[in-house]
Order: sequence, then C-alpha cells, then structure tokens
Amino acid sequence: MECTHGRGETAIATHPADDERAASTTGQADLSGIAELKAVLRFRAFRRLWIVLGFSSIGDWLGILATGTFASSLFKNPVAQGAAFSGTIVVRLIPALVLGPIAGVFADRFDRRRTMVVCDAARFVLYASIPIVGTFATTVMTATWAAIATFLIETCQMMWAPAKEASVPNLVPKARLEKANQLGMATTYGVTPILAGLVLALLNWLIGAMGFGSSYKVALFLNALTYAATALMVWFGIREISGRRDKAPEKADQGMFRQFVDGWRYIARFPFARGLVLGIFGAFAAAGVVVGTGRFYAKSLGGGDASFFLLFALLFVGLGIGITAGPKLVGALSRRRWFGLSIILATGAVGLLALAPHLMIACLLTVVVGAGAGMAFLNGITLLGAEIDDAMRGRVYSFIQVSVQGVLLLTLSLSSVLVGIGSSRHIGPISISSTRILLLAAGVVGVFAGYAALKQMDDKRGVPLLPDIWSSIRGRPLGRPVPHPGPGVFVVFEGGEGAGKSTQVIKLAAWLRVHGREAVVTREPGATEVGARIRGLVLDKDALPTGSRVSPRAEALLYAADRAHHVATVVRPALERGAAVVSDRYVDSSLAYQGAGRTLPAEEIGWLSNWATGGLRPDLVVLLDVDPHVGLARVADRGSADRLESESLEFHDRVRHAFLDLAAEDPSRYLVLDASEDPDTIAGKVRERIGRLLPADPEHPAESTTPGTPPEPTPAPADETDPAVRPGISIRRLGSTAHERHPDGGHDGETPQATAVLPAASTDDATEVRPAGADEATLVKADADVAAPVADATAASTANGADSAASPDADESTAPAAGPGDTTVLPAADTDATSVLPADTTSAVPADDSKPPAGDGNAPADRRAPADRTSVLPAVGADGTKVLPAVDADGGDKPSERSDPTTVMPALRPAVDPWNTTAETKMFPTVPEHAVPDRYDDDETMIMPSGGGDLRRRKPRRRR
Ligand SMILES: Nc1ncnc2c1ncn2[C@@H]1O[C@H](COP(=O)(O)OP(=O)(O)OP(=O)(O)O)[C@@H](O)[C@H]1O
Ligand SMILES: Cc1cn([C@H]2C[C@H](O)[C@@H](COP(=O)(O)O)O2)c(=O)[nH]c1=O
Repeated sequence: MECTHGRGETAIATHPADDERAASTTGQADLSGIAELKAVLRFRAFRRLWIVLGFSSIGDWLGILATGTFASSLFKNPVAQGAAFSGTIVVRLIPALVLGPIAGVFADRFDRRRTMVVCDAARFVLYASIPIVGTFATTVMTATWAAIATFLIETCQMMWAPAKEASVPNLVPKARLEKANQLGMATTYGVTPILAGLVLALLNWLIGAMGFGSSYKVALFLNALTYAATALMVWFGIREISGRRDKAPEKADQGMFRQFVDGWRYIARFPFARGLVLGIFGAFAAAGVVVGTGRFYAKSLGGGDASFFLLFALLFVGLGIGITAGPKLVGALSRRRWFGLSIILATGAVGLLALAPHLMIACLLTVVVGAGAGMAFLNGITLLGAEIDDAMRGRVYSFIQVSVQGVLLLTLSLSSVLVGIGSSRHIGPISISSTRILLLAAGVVGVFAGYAALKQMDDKRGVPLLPDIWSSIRGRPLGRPVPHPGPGVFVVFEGGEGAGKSTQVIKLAAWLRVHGREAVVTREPGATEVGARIRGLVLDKDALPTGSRVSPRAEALLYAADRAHHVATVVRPALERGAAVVSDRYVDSSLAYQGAGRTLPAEEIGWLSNWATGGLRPDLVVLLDVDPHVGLARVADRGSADRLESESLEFHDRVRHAFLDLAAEDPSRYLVLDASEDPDTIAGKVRERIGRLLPADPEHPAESTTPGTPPEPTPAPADETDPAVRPGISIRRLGSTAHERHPDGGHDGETPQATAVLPAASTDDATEVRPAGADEATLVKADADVAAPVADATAASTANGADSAASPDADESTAPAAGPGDTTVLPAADTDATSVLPADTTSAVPADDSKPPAGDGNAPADRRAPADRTSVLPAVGADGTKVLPAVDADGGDKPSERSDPTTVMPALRPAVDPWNTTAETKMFPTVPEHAVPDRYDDDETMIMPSGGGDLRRRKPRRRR
C-alpha cells in the first residue's frame, strides 16, 4: 500500500511486506545461500551495477589509502606526516556535513545515471590530477591541491552514493533487495578493502623492485582509471538506472530548495522514516562512543593497544556476521521489527560492555555489538529501498548518510574528550571509570532509540514480540493483526456433538435480527455449494465405498478447503457489509477434531486453517461445553450417526478438552458455557455477552434481551455472577461502524441491509402471535425451540400501510393477518418464543415496547415494505428446507439480483438437526456465495497460532 505525499506524489510504500509479497506474487521461490546470490545476479542491470560498485569501491579504498599516504609522503617531519594523513580523512568528512542534504536532492531531481556518470568522470579527472600536480608543483601546492581534490572527490561521492543507493531497488525485485544489499555491503566493506590493500602492496613491491617512481602515484592513476571504467559502464551498460526520470518528469519544475525542504518534511512526518532515522542515530551514537572510548576501555580491562585492536577487529567480525548471517538468523521476522531489535541488540551490548569484567567477555560482547550493527545497517538500507518511495529515496538516504557522519563525529570527539577528563577521577574510595559510565550511558540511550524505532515502525502492533521472534526464527511468523474485514461482528459457536450449537445459533440470530441487525447464519462444514460437497465427503457414511475412509490429513485439508471457500464467499463479504455473522463451528473445530481427535499436530492444523481463512478470527467464540455422553445421547435420535459422531468416546473426550484448552488460552475472546443448562438460560448468557459488543442503541437497547419487553436491568458483569462467563473484550461495535456504512446519516438501528432467512417455527408449537408494533414488522411469538417447514408455519401478517404501531402486547386479533408467504419465522429471542418476521429488510426490524422500530414510520418510504413484497414465498424443499430470498428496498425478490446476500437456513424440524445432516449432499441448503476473490493480496505472511488456536486477523488488502 502506498500513501501519497505532498502534491499527490507517491511517498512511501507503507506496507512492510512488499518485499515478501513480491516474492510470492512474482512466483519467486525462497532460495538460500549461493542460489540466492545467483538469483540476484541474474538481473542483468543489477549485475552490472554490482561490478561497477566493486570497481568504484576498490577505487574508494585505494583513494583513501593512496591520498593519505601520498599526502604524508610529501613531508619529512613525522608530525607533519601524521597531520597530512589525518587531514585527508577530515577533508573527506566535511562535504558530507556541508553538501550531504543537497546531494540527496540531486539524486531525486536529476537522472541518476547521468549523476553517477558525471560524478565518476569528475573523480577520474580529480584523482589523476593529484599525481600530475605533484609532478610539477611544490610540496605545499601539491598538498593543497590534494586537499581540494579530496574535498571535491568526496563531494562527488556524496552525490554518487544516493543516486546509486536509490537505483538499486529499481533494478531488482523487492523480494531480492535484501540479498542485493548484502552483496553490495560484502563487496564494499568485505572484499574491496582487502583487494585495495593487496593492490597497493603489490604496487609497492613492483615499484620497489623496479627501483623508480612512487607506488602511491601509480595507485592514484589506477584509481582514476577505475572511475573512468565505471563511468563508461554506467553510461553504456546500465541504461535502466535512468528509468525513473521518465516516471517523474514533473519534478523538474520544482525548485531545488523546495525539494530539499520536502525531504526533511517527509522524514519528520512519516513514522517509518522517523523510526529509521532515530534507530540509525542511536546506533551510530553508540558506535561513536565505543570507538571514542575504545583505547581507555581496553586499558580498563588490563590490556593495551593490542586489546584495543583486537576489539576493533572483532567489531568488524560481528558486522560481517550481522550482514551475512542476520537474515537467515531471524528468518521471516518482520524487517521493521528486526531493525528496531537489532539496534537494541547492538546498543544493549554496548551497555553491557560497561559491566564486562574480563577481556574475554568484552570480546564476545563486541562481536554482538558488531552483529547488531551489521543487521541494522543491512536492514536499514533494505527498508529504505523497499519502503521509501523512489521519488524520496535519494533525499532520505543522503539525510541518513549525513546524520550518521555528523552523529559519529560528534559522539566520537565528545567521548574522547569526556573519557580523558573523567578517567582519573575518584569519588571517595570508589574509582569510577568514566569510560564505563560513558559506555553505559551510550547503551541506555541506544536502547531507547532502538525501542523508539521499534515502536514507530512496528507493523505488527498487538502481536506479542517474543512469540513472534520465536515463530519467525522457525519460519512461521505471527501474522499482523489487521482490522476486521468490515464493520460486522463474527461470532462462532463451538462445542462437541449435540452441545446445542445449532439451537443457539438460531436463537442468537433471531435476537440480533429483532434488534435490527443483519444476522448471517452459517456453519462449517457445508455452508456453500462447494462446502456441501465437501461435507458429504467427510461426513456422509455412504459417500465412500464401505471400508474406505478419508485419511486424517485429507480430512483436515477438506475441512480447510470448505473453510477457505466459506470465508471467502460468505463470511468476509458479510462482515464487509456490516452484518453479524453467526457460524456454527469454525477453526477451533479443526483444532479439536483433527488436532486433538485425530492427533494431527495442532500447530499444523492451526497453520492450515489460518492459511485457509487469511487469518480471519472470530470476535467471539461461544464454547458450549458438554459431556460427550450427554451430547451424543442428544443427537442419537437423529438417525444414523455420521463418521465423526461414530468415533469413540475417547475421541470425543479429547475433542472436548481441546476446546476447553483453546478457550483457556485466550479467555477474553471466549465465552464458555455449560451446555447442560437450559437452552434459554444459555441463550440469555450469550445475548448478555453479545449485547456488550453491540452499541448502546437508543432504538434497540442491546440490554433488552427480549424484543417487545422493556430492557432488563443491566446484569452484573458476567464474570462476577457466573464463573463460566468470561469478562468481555473490547470488540468493534456494530453501531460505531453503522455510521461508517451510512455516511449519509443513517443510524445504528437502521434497517438491516440484507434479510436473513431463518428457520420457520413449527405450526404445532406456535402458541402466540404478536404484532410487531410497526406497520411493516409483524412479530409472531411461538413457543418453539424447533420448527416445522415454513409451509406449515404460523401465519403472521404484514400490515401494509398501517401507520399506527401496534403494541407488541396487543391481542392477537390486533395483528394484521398474514399470509404464509409474507413472513419468515424466527425463533424467539426470548426464553420461549419464536418470532415470525416478514422476510423483508424492513420487516426484520423488531418490535419494541417503547420505541418505534428502526425502519418504522421514520424510515424513508422506499424502505418500508410495500404491499407487493408480501408475496415473497420461501421455496420449501421436500425435506423441509427452505431458501428464502431477501427482499430489498426496491422490491426485487430474485436472490440472484440482490447485491446483499440472503442468508439461508433450513427449516427446523422437531428434534431434527436443523442443518439436516443426515443426508447432507442431497438436501443441504447453502448460503449464496459471493464471487471468490481470484487472489488474496495478504497471503504472503503466514500466521502462526500460538498454541494452535490463536489466529491473528489479517487485513484483506485491496488490489491496486
Ligand atoms: N441446552 C440443551 N439442553 C437439552 N437439549 C438441548 C439443548 N440444546 C439443544 N438441545 C437439543 O439437543 C439436540 C442437538 O442440538 P443441536 O443440533 O443444537 O446441537 P449441535 O451442537 O448443533 O449438534 P451437532 O454439532 O451434532 O450438529 C437437539 O435435539 C436440541 O433440541
Ligand atoms: C468444522 C469442522 C467440523 N468437524 C466435524 C465436527 C462434526 O462432527 C462435524 C460437523 O457436524 P455438525 O453436525 O455440523 O456439527 O464435522 C471437524 O471434524 N472439523 C472441522 O473443522
């Protein structure tokens, strides 16, 4: 995802997983080691740039060594020699401080290829000029010119580096950027300094053997040639670097100063950029203190210069380890998190150095400091390339380059001064080493900077850090928590066989609907056409030849397949439009049945389910806990048991305990209820809990658990009154999101957007018919937990045009007559009643004693149920299953024409599984499916449930 900056320019790719996703979307495999290197070098333009980088960094190192040595060779006096050598280094640092920020503007404003070529050509001339001037001019003039040339050369480097650094991400896919940077760093800091040293040594030897000339002059000429070579190579060989100019020609009309200011603003404004800079500041401040105090520190350990050099060398060993082994070590850990963590690692180790009592420990810690710094360095550059937009990259890079040098210089000089002042101080009998205090302070400041960077950049807020690190190292990072796919609420009922899930699902859905919510009732497996077939395969005993059975892994995959399709076509679309989705079973069933029951690794089942669902987690899981004896006895009279019901008692016992374990792991998201209680008591507890998720709706108070009755006093917090009822969690409230859905001013209690078709009440059981209290809504109260096919349903009328709201308590005779086709029969939301509502968006709004229902007379006329809608008739299957299309505002009654789906539930039959599981494949009704997205953007990150069931939500990312 990218967000725009300033005048509509794309400023930052804020999604951290672009690189990961790139791998998945470009079909690139995860390679390792040499294969990965080869894969990066397969990109021709990058390969050439890498060769250029090699040449130019040999040139740089030769230049540093040769100019310094050349300058000192101009003098006889050792002091002057030393001053000349360090003078060239100081001169090299000045351009960074003075011109660095401008250099970034150059990289972003002008064609980067041209910038690189001009810089290299200039460096060729400048390097060659030093020995030439030295041949003719006086020593002082030569030294002066060497200083000026060095300054100009470094200025070129300041411009060249951001242009090159900003180009790399355009030459390799983001998924390979880390490797490309590793390669670049290994070349610049590992191979080429050694090569440059060898070249210089060889030249010395050769020229010494020949007995004439100066090896440094030859080195400087050679160095000049490397820049000529790279200029030619970039100009003729890597035209791709120019690519971006065509993309942003509008930049040319922006003033340079404006662009410069924009760069700074950008860093200040975006937390990611801020975090990056902050972390780098912290790391380099600590590094400055380490180098500045190094000699004193080595002494404090009882060593001399040799110890100092050892520590210095080990720092580089650590750097090498961090750069080369870091990515493998952290595996799939979020790169943003890794950045902050590596700063903390490096600077934390600096702090610990302060406490190191022995050289050996100091050596180990120094390697850790280096490793952390190496990781941060590699990762920082990679993040910069991957996440900072091309248009800004040069400026951000040069800002970092400049700040790093500034911070380094400042802390280095400051600490060397402080360490000198404080080293001899004693307070009383205690000798306090200022070196160690400085190190400790640097460590603390660095850790804070790392922590701040971590916080600023964290792309997995809410995901616990340590389990994420651990899972990532094992290759299965915890997923990023993502916002709910929509404003809806996702409630799942779980439990063993016969726990009463279907019963409660229906009760809850009815209650939600009478409270004006769109309730999508669904289940697993088998809520879709695809799912129905899968359900047949896994459960129907007759689906396979006698004796053959679905293997446990295949079974797990089939359930996962059902779930994937279900989530994609039913659950997500419903949540996206704000419905309350009430599902009979979900992921936990797989964890319990296939995990604990079939004893497949729960972790793998969780992983699989997570992949299938894209990490969609329910807002609430209601676990109906039942003794398998009791539950199985309840369903025994359904007829022949399905494959899973026929499993042993031990199997069902394992399932039961697995459910309980899952609930215990995440109590805030579970409501565990004793399923042996009376169904209405259970329903009340469920409503109480769900009520807390619903908005304080003046039209339909959530506390009122019985439509048509005054709100009950708010019960004491559930966890106080009933140990089985867990404390509530803060979950998105429907009402707050209703406004999002109705920016035009609709309110929470507004007419649901889709009509759920709910089980019809049994004629036999229906005892009471109550008017809905509104012209469109008729509530038929029936005493039924189970219902008969809708054809037999209690008739309830839809009162068309009756403006006077009928009292919910009014006599049956006051209710307008209803034809069977007019209504959908809902199970009562209260203890023993079944509500019968018209199957129409408006009429689904409940009656309420005291207030007009939403969608009542206040509703726009076109939202009311017109007379012609009463003709909507549910299709009744032979088995009593009915599929009732919702009626939308314009009276369309063809489900296929509706934009919002109709929820379909089979008619309840007395003492029969409401889902009619006995002959799944033939008669199972399915929820209309929405188009399956052809690809998920978010599948690049797998989500590892902790303990098997802790699924993290992921955000479905829209295709650009
Ligand atoms: N709390 C309860 N107490 C006693 N009987 C109940 C209770 N809840 C439901 N029942 C009855 O138990 C039987 C099974 O109920 P239901 O179909 O709702 O369970 P289920 O959990 O969905 O079962 P399964 O998962 O096996 O489909 C039904 O006959 C139902 O009427
Ligand atoms: C989702 C899911 C279900 N099962 C089992 C559990 C039950 O035995 C059946 C479903 O039957 P129900 O009457 O609809 O409850 O399937 C499973 O083993 N794994 C799952 O993921």
